Amino acid sequence: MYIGIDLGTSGVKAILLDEQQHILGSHTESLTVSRPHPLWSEQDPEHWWQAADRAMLALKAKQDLSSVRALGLTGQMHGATLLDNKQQVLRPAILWNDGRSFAQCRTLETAVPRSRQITGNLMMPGFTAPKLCWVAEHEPEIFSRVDKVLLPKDYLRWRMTGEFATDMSDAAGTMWLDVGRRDWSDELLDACGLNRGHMPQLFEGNQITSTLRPDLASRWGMPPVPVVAGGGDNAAGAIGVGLYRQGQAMLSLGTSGVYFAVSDGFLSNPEKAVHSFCHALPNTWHLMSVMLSAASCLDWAAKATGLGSVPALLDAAAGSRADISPAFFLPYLSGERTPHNNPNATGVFWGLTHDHGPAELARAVVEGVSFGLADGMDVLHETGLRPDSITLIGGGARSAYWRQLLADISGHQLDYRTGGDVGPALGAARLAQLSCHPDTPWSEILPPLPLEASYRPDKNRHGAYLEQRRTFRQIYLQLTPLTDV
Ligand SMILES: Nc1ncnc2c1ncn2[C@@H]1O[C@H](COP(=O)(O)OP(=O)(O)O)[C@@H](O)[C@H]1O
Ligand SMILES: O=C(CO)[C@@H](O)[C@H](O)COP(=O)(O)O
Repeated sequence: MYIGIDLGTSGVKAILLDEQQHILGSHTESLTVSRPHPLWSEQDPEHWWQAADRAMLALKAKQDLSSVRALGLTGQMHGATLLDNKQQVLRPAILWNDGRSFAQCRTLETAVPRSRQITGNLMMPGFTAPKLCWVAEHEPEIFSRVDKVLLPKDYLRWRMTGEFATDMSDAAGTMWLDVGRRDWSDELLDACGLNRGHMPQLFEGNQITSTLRPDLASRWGMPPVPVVAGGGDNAAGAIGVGLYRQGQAMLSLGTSGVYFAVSDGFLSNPEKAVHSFCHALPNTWHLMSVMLSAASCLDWAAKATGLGSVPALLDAAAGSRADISPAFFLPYLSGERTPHNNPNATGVFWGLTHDHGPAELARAVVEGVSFGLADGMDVLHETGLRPDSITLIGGGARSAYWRQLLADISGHQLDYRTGGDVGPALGAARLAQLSCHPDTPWSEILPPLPLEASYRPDKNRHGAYLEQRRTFRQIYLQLTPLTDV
């Protein structure tokens, strides 16, 4: 059996997988995000650890874990977790959706003019390197004590094993990795006042980094098993649904919205804020477009409209009036990465009349998030990478109405697979299983999940939505001068 642990933004999930890949048990412990200032987003790493420990104890209470052979880790990407030389956490971790370091991004790109070639990416505030530059500028006393910089899941690894290690897919999201060469970039580290000594050791996602501490192994009722490198949550989510070959893609409808496409070489489109990262297996890469607030806009709107829950909001949207002019919603509740790279972008309702009630607002929100996702898909395709299949994953994909709407708006066929909502924890467990079977072909351990339904775009609705998407983009462009950037 194999364990996968996913340190998500909203909670830590632990799953138990058997050799035939049946999910025997799973448990999630919730986490909250602290937003002490506008644009800031932080969590206390100690809360991650306590939630992971509680999730493992809950799993042990439900299942016999004595036959576990390996454990894989995944989690929210880009978070800056700073330790001093006594391995004490120096400040709350600065998360992936924190927008405070926009100025430092510009400074870093000026200091390292080759940064886009080295990393394949535009420097964006969610990434780790500009956050360290912000700490150096605003909290110099803390910066002077930084001994190790860890990504969220690798902080859990350190607590579990005492080793400092990471995997290539998560390391790529720091902006200190030479993504084509799969090695740290001394040039980028130096520009941030850091060196390789501050970094964890690099591994491929299916490699073993270390062994579970014996005291934890007995606390969790399992042998002191190998801990596998794993991957950033999107790369692990892709491994979970069986995506590791060029041509395969997925659209993930979680807190963030991610369009992820596998490539067998290093490609990039930094100007449009497309992310170019290593995948979680050797010699594979991926591109992704990241929308900072996707399904989380639905949670917000369910409360704001009084409709109550996300399923109720989606039902209302499906039944909204079609005989009136549509209302528009810009879904930038926490700024945006792809395609705008604008931490100051905000949510907007536009085009309201007396005809619009909660159901029409609900529809505007679901359509607005879908327009944003379709924009992200288009700019990723500008790299020339054209996937031949796209799988829907994440909590939002539970809605059949939203699945069809996304097909109509994007103009692409979208596949829904059984088990796709398990998410990155499944990929982490599959990477753990791969580490125990080094001679088995990847295709045997990473089959695509069974297809449940395919959603084809309706030609007429797609045409009408193309028109509306032009208006959606115009609203953003016209309003941008009113924001700070
Ligand atoms: N029945 C449902 N239909 C559509 N969306 C849903 C449903 N239930 C939950 N969601 C959405 O799923 C999101 C959570 O998805 P998940 O993939 O678990 O997110 P994350 O891992 O990013 O925290 C919530 O923000 C919520 O809007
Ligand atoms: O920043 C990114 C990817 O670049 C996010 O995808 C985070 O990795 C976390 O997302 P959730 O899984 O919590 O939505």
